[in-house]
Amino acid sequence: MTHLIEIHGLVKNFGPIEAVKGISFTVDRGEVLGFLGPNGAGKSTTMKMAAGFLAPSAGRAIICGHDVEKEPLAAKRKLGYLPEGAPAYPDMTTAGFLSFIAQVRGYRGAEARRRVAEAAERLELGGVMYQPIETLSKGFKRRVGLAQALLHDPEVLILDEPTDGLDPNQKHQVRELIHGMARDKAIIISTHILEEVDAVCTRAMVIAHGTVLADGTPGELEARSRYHNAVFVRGAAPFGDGIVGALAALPGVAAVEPGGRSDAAGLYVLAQNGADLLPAVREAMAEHGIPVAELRLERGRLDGVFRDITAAKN
Ligand SMILES: Nc1ncnc2c1ncn2[C@@H]1O[C@H](COP(=O)(O)OP(=O)(O)OP(=O)(O)O)[C@@H](O)[C@H]1O
Repeated sequence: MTHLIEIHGLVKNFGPIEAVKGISFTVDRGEVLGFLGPNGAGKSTTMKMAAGFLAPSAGRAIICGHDVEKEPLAAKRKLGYLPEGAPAYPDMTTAGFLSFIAQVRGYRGAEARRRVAEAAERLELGGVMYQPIETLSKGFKRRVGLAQALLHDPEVLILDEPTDGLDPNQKHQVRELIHGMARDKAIIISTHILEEVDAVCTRAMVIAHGTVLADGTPGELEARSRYHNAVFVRGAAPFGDGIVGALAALPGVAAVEPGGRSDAAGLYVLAQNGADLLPAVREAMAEHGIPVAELRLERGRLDGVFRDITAAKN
């Protein structure tokens, strides 16, 4: 199977700054790859090179079989790209800008009007069609940018922080939109929001200092968390020392630590190597005569994993 996106050894140096230090990966149809990383990690630079908007110092990006540098027109036909920040052409109205993009994409007449109307509807731009882009709120600017990227319904989408500046409802809508398109496209998004990775990405790549530090499904990344398969337990009566010791001594338990909100404090029973602790914790609570008010299994916490992975490199 050919990959819709192939990235081979991309490098970018800005003078003495090595922004991207040799990144390679592929993305297949149906995948939504999330780029995660601290500020300055090299995410935007990698996306620009992948989209053919910045020449790499070394390496190649191939979109649907077309090298973005050698066959830029063929590659760009297959590609929608949302750069960081606001769309260019601040003086244009939303309608003017999208019509211009439709022309650039080769659509004319009724077909161009249909494409603009469709993209505007998907991003709910109806109310701002005749407003200059520079006068729009940050969220609307972002959505105009997204409409521009989707207008020709490309197989590959590269979206640099698509939900940046959107309010919670709009974030949700844009995530749904991405999720809905994912089946027959290959999509890369960058984000600083870890819950977004869970919500829309089938795969996540942690980038720091211009290199890939982790690449896996959100579940695989969560499995690296010390809270993976931990059991959170809260008793209807206070915990005595006896139960804490008993929980800590259960086979497969790595540690027991206090947790939860102060008004609903409980214990985290951390698992060794993903051990299944739920039945044993329930039994220990019963043996000690403490009624259980809450008992749940933790999947793992991406924020801790992200911190561990990116801090290790510093
Ligand atoms: N045009 C440029 N000229 C010089 N340095 C640049 C240029 N573009 C990016 N850099 C540098 O390259 C590095 C990577 O930047 P990049 O914007 O790719 O990071 P990022 O991961 O997208 O960060 P953020 O999360 O803040 O958007 C940074 O050190 C940045 O200052």
